[in-house]
Amino acid sequence: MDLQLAEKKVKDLHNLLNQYNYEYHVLDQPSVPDAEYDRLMRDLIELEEQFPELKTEDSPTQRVGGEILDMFEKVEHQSQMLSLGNAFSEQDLRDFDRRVRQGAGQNVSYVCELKIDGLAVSLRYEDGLFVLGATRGDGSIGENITANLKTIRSIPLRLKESVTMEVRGEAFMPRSSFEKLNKAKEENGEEPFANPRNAAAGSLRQLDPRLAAKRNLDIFVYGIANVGDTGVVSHSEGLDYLESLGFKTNKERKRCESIEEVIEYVQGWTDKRPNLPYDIDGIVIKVDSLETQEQLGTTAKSPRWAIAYKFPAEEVVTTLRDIELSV
Ligand SMILES: CC(C)(C)c1nc(N2CCN(c3ncccn3)CC2)c2cc(C(N)=O)c(N)nc2n1
Repeated sequence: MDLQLAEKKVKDLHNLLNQYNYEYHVLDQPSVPDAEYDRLMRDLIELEEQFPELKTEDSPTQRVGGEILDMFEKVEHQSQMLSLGNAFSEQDLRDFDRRVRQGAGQNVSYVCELKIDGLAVSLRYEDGLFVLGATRGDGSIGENITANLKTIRSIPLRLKESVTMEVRGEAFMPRSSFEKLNKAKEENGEEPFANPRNAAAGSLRQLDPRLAAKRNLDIFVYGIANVGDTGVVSHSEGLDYLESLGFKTNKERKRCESIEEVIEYVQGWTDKRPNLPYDIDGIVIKVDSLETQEQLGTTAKSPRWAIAYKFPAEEVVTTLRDIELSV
């Protein structure tokens, strides 16, 4: 086969493998059996071995890097990753709503999002290419964990448009993966992780990307750092835009026209939490209009236009029998 034909075949394989990966890991609706995906992947690996000049860093074969790092570099976020103020009761939510409406001088709409209990990360794309992934760190300086984040299949290595942007999201470990991992750890006499958040953090802190790749991590993106550059006018439109680029967002989000609707949403999810395949520790409530977000601004640490409602910590009901058994 000559180079020109090989180039065309490589391009076709990239497109097919990226589409199938998107259907499986982002839409959760695969259109071909795994065997077909694996066959195409083997074809691409072979072509890249035959024509090394055709192996690019955004190739589907490059998700799991080879080299083991000896440490993580520090990286500065383009814009600070803010914290979130907390609400612990309905009254706290009504107080938040009153402050927001006073600051805005009008009624506002909100977007409610499940607060995924993982760890916040930042993903930088240049001309559509995933170039840098970092932990939140202290909000300004994080750690470069690009190699580990590339192993998360729902993170696109190349976007559907060649845009330059910084995206924020929560990386997490699904509960089923957490249980499987802890079972394996216990069988090896290793200390199990206390919860999926620690397991996700521990996995993203692996210096060998091949270990991170085995931990079946996932991500939901929840914001665009430089959202002003994109032309969207609301947070919900921003999330739709991220979906159109190929990102995975959490589909349980809901636009609420009033704090009453927000309170209903929060109450609804308080009981439904155990049915989710991942842990959540609350609900994040955000003013939808970007103009109003701008008007309300931020304190030194967190936005005035968002708040995190935290679920009461699950009281662990220890029956007398458990105590007897534990002594
Ligand atoms: C962009 C804003 C600030 C509004 C924002 N900030 C968030 N977080 C900040 C505090 N974070 C944090 N993490 C560690 C230490 C201190 N703060 C963890 C992320 C969000 C987290 C989630 C989620 N988990 O599902 C979400 N759907 N939306 C968020 N939105």
